[in-house]
Parts: sequence; structure tokens; C-alpha cells
Amino acid sequence: MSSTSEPEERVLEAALRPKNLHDFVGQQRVREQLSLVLEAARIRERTSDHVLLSGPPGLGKTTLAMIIAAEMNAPLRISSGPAIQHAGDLAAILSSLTEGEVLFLDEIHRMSRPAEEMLYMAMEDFRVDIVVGKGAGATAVPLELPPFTLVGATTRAGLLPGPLRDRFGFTGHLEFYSVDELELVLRRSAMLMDLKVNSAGFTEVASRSRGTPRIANRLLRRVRDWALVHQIEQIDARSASQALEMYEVDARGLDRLDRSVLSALCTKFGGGPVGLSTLAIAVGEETETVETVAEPFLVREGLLGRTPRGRIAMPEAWSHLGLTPPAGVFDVGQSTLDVDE
Ligand SMILES: Nc1ncnc2c1ncn2[C@@H]1O[C@H](COP(=O)(O)OP(=O)(O)OP(=O)(O)O)[C@@H](O)[C@H]1O
Ligand SMILES: [Mg+2]
Repeated sequence: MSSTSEPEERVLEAALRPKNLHDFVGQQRVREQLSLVLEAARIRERTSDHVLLSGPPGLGKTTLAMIIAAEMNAPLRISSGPAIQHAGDLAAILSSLTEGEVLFLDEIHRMSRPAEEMLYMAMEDFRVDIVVGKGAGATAVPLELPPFTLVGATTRAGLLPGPLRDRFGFTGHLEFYSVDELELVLRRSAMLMDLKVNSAGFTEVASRSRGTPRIANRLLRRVRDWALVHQIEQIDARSASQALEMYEVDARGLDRLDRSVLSALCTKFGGGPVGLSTLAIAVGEETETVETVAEPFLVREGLLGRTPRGRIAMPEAWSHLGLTPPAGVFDVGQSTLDVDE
């Protein structure tokens, strides 16, 4: 199951979004720090410092941006890095902001260079220079902006240039959620969906959700469908696991793609090392899909390793698939592992 969703799923996803910090589950440290930043801004009757939110997909960056605007009682403008290819695109957005408005820029690491430079000045001095004319006759016309709060989101904080990162007064890094936290997310969602699930049922869904609320909510919807068709009144661990088996989500949260990557790695390449693109071809997927959708989770779970010579299956991958590694595969120490990632 990929992290991008179908349009209908997006509507459902929006309905389950918590609207205030109180309903936002987990991420205790970020929540406390952010709450302090916002409270201080309210006391000073100023706009809040700019906020950068980083972390893997589906952990709540967009949700938090919306909550920031709501908590500041401010309007929210939404755009994204890929939508801002020219400095002019950004100038148009910035010059139409109203005082105190929250500007949310998703995927901020994908903004173009000239736009980025315009943003530096806007963030720091609430001012932009609009260039009028071309060549030698070009002049920069300064334009004052009303104070606003920029909320930037990125899945790749490491890709942000230093000068941009430094201009955020507060950076919140979102971590994967524990099973307990995901259970809380699910309890809230089940209530909103008017769905009866017992405690073991929540645990079952939560433990297959890869530490990600978006996935947890999506799996819950699949379990709901299954229960509806099978006329199950209250979902328990058994019905949840039966439902998810049917959607090919296993007990550890691996889906069909994850398992086919691991099984290709083990059965076709003797556990590796094998290059990413070769592996992607073997499972009939785009390299990027394997790299961004399957791999981060598999690495985090200790099932797949990245080495300078390619991808390798870790001991747990073999046992998870019920396979025995060929003799000698794990004789080389783990020192060859690229611990960077
Ligand atoms: N802390 C949370 N508590 C409850 N629900 C949450 C929480 N975080 C995320 N969710 C749920 O997960 C869904 C995905 O969250 P969100 O869209 O904010 O993720 P994101 O980090 O912006 O992802 P992406 O990087 O893909 O844009 C939301 O619809 C929301 O219902
Ligand atoms: Mg988002």
C-alpha cells in the first residue's frame, strides 16, 4: 500500500484529521514545543515564528500545519514547492497574504532556487524585491509584506539548504508512532466512523500500520469494509487479522510489494548484494517506488540492508519469509553495512 491515496481516500482522510493540538495523538515533544511557541506568540500578540515540520509521509505534517492556523485563529494558505517554479509564482502568493496569515508550503525542498532566495528575504524582513523589466534596465521594486507565519513541510530535511533551514524559528521532527499511539489514533477514527472494535482488534490493526497514522486509518477502513460484508458487529483481533490478510498486509505490516522485494532478493539474488535498479526490474516496479515506498520501512525493520555494493537481505528477512539462507551468507561481519541510512 503506497502512501499516496486515491481521491476518495483523501476525502475520508481529511475527515479524520484532528483539528486541534489536543486531539493530535503522540509526538509529545513536538506537540509541547509547538504549543509553547504558539502560546508565546498569542501572549505577545504577534505572529508565530516560522515553523519547519520534517518527517516521513503520513505522520501528520499537513495536519499540524492546519492545526497551527486553527490555534492561531488565522487563515491558512496552502501551496507546495513543486507548484512554485518561478520567483513570480511565490511573489504572487506572498503579496496577497493578509496580516497574520499562515502560509503552508508542502514539499518545500522542491522549490526552485530563485523562489527560495525570494523566500529568505520574505521570511526574515517581510519584504520581497519584485524585479521589473529585463537586462540592464531591470530594477528591483521593494514590496512590504504583512507579517505572516510560514509553515514548511518536508520529507527530506537533509535536502533543505542551510540558509533556508536557519530561517525557521522552530523545527519539529516527526517520529514514527508506537503501537500504543497508533491505537489511540485508531480509537478516535473508529469513533468518528461509528465502528465497533475491541481492544485486541485495535492492537492488531495498529501493529500492522508501520508506525504511520495514515496507514493505520487506511487499514481500519479496509477492516471496516470486510466487517460490513461479513456482517461482523464488533471487530476483534481475529477478524482484523483475517481482513488484513485478505488485503495482503501481513502481521508485521509488510504488503505485497515489500514481500516481493524481499523474496526476489532472497530467491533470485541469493540474498544480495544487488543493485537497486536490478532489484526493481526483478519485481516489475519503478526504481523510485522500491526506493521510496518499500525500502525505508524494510530498512527500519531490519529486514533489508544497504551496503556500498547493493541491497542485501538481513537474517530476519529470511526467517520472515520462512526461508533458510544459503550457508556462508552471513559469515562476513555486519561492518560492511552502510549505517548512514
Ligand atoms: N498525530 C495524529 N493524530 C491523529 N491522526 C493523525 C495524526 N497524524 C496524522 N494523522 C492522520 O493521518 C493522516 C495523514 O496525516 P498528514 O496528511 O498530516 O501527513 P503528512 O505528514 O502531511 O504526509 P505527507 O508527507 O504524505 O504529506 C491524516 O488524515 C490524519 O487523520
Ligand atoms: Mg502532507
